[in-house]
Amino acid sequence: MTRLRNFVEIADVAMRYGGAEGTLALQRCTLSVREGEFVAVVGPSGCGKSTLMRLVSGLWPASEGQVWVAGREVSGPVPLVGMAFQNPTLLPWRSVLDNVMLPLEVVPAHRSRLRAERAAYAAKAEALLKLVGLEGFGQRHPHQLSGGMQQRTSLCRALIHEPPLLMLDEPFSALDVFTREDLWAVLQDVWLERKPTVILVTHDLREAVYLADRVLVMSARPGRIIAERRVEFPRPRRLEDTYDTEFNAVVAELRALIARARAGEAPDA
Ligand SMILES: Nc1ncnc2c1ncn2[C@@H]1O[C@H](COP(=O)(O)OP(=O)(O)OP(=O)(O)O)[C@@H](O)[C@H]1O
Repeated sequence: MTRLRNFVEIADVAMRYGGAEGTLALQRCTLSVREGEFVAVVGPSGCGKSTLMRLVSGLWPASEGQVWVAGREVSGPVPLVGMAFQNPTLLPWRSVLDNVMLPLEVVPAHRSRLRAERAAYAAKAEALLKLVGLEGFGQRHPHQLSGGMQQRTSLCRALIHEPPLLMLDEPFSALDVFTREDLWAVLQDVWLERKPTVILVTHDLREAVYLADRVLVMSARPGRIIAERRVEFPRPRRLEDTYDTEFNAVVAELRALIARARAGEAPDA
């Protein structure tokens, strides 16, 4: 069955871990994301944000409800997704370049061309490494990189196959503030250039407002979307914009929504 209205659609989803008596992570969770839209998801700790990401990526099946990506109901790992997480999870025995190229060996459309066009793909990986400030590090191994450099590598790995959907689960949260802000700018550039659909989970409201077209706020667990805030600041956004009064008013609004969600209040209560 196919249906293409939004690029991602989650309809009335529930997710319970560990059987009938287990943890109810999500309940009555509904959201949609348009093709090419950049959406950030924020909410109280443990409200089910990572669970939502797993369902959209097809890494876990929903207990109830439906998840659609690119017009198809998700029933297993979604191949057109690029993912990056808080923990970069690089393969320690592979060079930085070979880590970046890993998705090309996994995604069928690229796998068949990789052998013939390896040099071209390697050049593309090098170009991405340059974009994130890792020029010349392709032959190093992960243990020779700092945490921030590993996270940059993981971002390149998420982008190498030019996935139409990017799922980013707190990819910058373990980084120092300067590296984090550098990578916001890199991510914004990539998004402006290629316009993938992006879902970014973050605890950092400045990050959410700087990067997203729309910020979705989740309730406390069991998580569902309880509010959304459009962010209409012009692009490209600049880091200095994040200190503007208007920008900070949006951040404060989101902070208040999350505080109410943590206290178990609905936003319109
Ligand atoms: N594999 C699992 N098995 C059992 N329970 C799980 C599993 N993964 C998550 N949970 C539970 O589901 C709930 C939601 O977890 P999830 O990681 O999705 O929340 P989160 O919003 O991403 O959390 P955080 O803000 O701390 O990153 C939590 O209560 C968590 O303990």
